[in-house]
Amino acid sequence: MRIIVAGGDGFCGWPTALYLSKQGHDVTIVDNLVRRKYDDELRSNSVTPIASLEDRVAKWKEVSGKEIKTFVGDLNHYDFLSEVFRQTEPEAFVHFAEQRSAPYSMIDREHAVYTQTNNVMGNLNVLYAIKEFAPECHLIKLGTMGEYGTPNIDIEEGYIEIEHKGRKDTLPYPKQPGSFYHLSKVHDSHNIMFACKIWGIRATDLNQGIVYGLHTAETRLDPMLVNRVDYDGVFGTALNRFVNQAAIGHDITVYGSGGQTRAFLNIEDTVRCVEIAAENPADKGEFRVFNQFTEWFSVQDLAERVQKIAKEEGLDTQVKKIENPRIENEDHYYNAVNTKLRDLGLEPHLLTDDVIRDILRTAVENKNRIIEENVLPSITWK
Ligand SMILES: O=c1ccn([C@@H]2O[C@H](COP(=O)(O)OP(=O)(O)O[C@H]3O[C@H](CS(=O)(=O)O)[C@@H](O)[C@H](O)[C@H]3O)[C@@H](O)[C@H]2O)c(=O)[nH]1
Repeated sequence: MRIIVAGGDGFCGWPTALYLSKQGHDVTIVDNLVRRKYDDELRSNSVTPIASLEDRVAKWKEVSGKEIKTFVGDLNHYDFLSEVFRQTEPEAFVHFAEQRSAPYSMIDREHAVYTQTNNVMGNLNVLYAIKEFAPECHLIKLGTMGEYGTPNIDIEEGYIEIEHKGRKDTLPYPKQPGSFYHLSKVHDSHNIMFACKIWGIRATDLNQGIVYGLHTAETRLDPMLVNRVDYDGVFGTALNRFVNQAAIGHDITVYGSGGQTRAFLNIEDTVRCVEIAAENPADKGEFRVFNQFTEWFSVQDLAERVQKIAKEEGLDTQVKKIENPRIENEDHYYNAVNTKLRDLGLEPHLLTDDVIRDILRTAVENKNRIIEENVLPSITWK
């Protein structure tokens, strides 16, 4: 299958591009390399030293014999995107190419406007490009579990049947996102649903939880293929961030009470879920939603698990509750459905002690790269 992976230079996109290429798909990466520029802006870095996109794909060709084509440019430039579609004639378009940090979107007005413009308009351009150049192309869009927020009822997969004043309907599940970033994904979902309805586009919204880990079988093949790992207060996410804090003996920072519960998955499952979606395309005009996670944990439980493994590895680290820089529920109900990907064949890689140990060992190997002043949160929601 001819597959475009937009955002193929990033944390989820790079291993996905490699995995799909290994499976024999004809993969093209589209990326404007902006994730590397956010590092410059924030004076931060990946814990692992990552090669340039050019070197990465050259190395992939050397070790696998497979070619991944690249286009460096922005989805917001429609002429560029049109040319990509003309040249590649994609059968699937995997869309990771959005600003994905909630704290980054909350820095100030400029960053909120940038996040929503970049994400919402970029996605709208993709919808128009599919309509104009590849109407059969299946859009596989990365949404987020954060679109739902933390309602006091079970979270369904995209839709909920509602009975109201004696009448029944199946409606989009209510959205209560917690940042301007998460809101951008809600706006995307609405735009995609509408485009499916009016133009007959086929789309799958993958409402992904928090991704942990870094290595996949493909990124392990050579140091030049290594994936990026984020730890700072802006792009680092729960678990990977906690492990890297532990690697340098920093306190593990639990925000508020730590009762916040989130859905998680291993990066090895991210790549497989995208493959499953690609192999089982949505019907024409169908807007399908999959909840893409395998387990859920409270932030406090995760912090304690990381602390325990760190101790076994000889690292002394404390779990510290600090004032929550975000505005969010800290003690809430959480029960989310995730059967659709399982039904299509996903076999989860669950969070074992060995998985935490593996992330920790990579962090320890590279701990000299961790910039300590970036570890604490610096952005508040107020
Ligand atoms: O040091 C920390 C960092 C985070 N948290 C807490 O951990 C939870 C998750 O925060 P996060 O930074 O790990 O994840 P989040 O901001 O939700 O965003 C990440 O996870 C989302 C999936 S989800 O959480 O919405 O399901 C993706 O959409 C985003 O792209 C990705 O950056 C929050 O309650 C946060 O307050 C801590 O307690 N301590």
